[in-house]
Amino acid sequence: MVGTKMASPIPVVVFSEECMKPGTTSWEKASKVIVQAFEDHGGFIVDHPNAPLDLHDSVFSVTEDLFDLSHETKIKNTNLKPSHGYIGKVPGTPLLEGMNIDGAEKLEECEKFTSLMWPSGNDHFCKTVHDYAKFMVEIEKVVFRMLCESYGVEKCYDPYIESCTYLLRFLKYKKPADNISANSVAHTDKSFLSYLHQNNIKGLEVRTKDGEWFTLEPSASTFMVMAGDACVAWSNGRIKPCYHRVAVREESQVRYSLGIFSYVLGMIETPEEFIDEAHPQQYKPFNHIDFLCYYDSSNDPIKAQSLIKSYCGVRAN
Ligand SMILES: O=C(O)CCC(=O)C(=O)O
Ligand SMILES: [Fe+2]
Repeated sequence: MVGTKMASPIPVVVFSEECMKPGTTSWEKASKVIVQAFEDHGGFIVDHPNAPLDLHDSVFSVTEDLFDLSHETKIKNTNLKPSHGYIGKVPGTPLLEGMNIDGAEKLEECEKFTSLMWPSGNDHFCKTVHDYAKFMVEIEKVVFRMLCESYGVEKCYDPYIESCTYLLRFLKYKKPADNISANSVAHTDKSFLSYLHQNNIKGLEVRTKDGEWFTLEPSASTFMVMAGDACVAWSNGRIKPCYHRVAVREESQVRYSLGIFSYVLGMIETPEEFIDEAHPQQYKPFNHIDFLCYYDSSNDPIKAQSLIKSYCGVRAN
């Protein structure tokens, strides 16, 4: 069976057990759909029938506990990297609040975060968020392996996985009131790949290759996988950045979402396999975190639409 559903404009790939095993027919078929979806829309939807539903329920339940903490506690979530700590009262989106665990794939980072938020301990929170991050990292390994195999750059797989770190972001969009919006500006992510999961309130909208905004239906077993600016540069522009926004239209509802963002610690370089006469090199090697800092300090009014070209693009003569 082909593990894909094509009714949605953004392809939905069913990550069955077989599909996640390299070398199987389902793996090959899913790889083709995924690569095409990245090249067309900058991403695709995973439907994971075997995703542990109790993990989904518990991670959203502990997310609510986290946002219920006092403001004084939440602002202890600090980080020198931009958008890696507490996010609140952002001009334009005053109803949006975010918290971040940098390196959530590592148990010690989850423990550090937990003890900052709950000095007397909260093992349930720590275990839940760490299990969730580990689960998403396994998905990332499948997705990136499929990309590497499809493009004939298997050599990139190990160095990437070894140098990657994952930011786990918790987001809360408070109930929109009258003329105050809970919505985010349309943007591309600065990550390499991003994984977005929403609770039962929809809001995430993705721009398709035809320029239409597509609203994702929330469900416990599905999430959106998106290419960030770093992946676009790595692939020499073969992969498109996923342009997306959040529009919470259901009044009187609070929306929670979770994002996992992969970041490379170090340099990102376009493999030579992506470069030839028809596809001259478009991006110079760049440091991923330096790019994030450049983005953060930029005053470019259209920076949300991607600054990777102005950061490390090769200029045409
Ligand atoms: O809340 C969402 O679904 C999307 C969040 C997002 O786009 C981001 O944090 O970059
Ligand atoms: Fe985003």
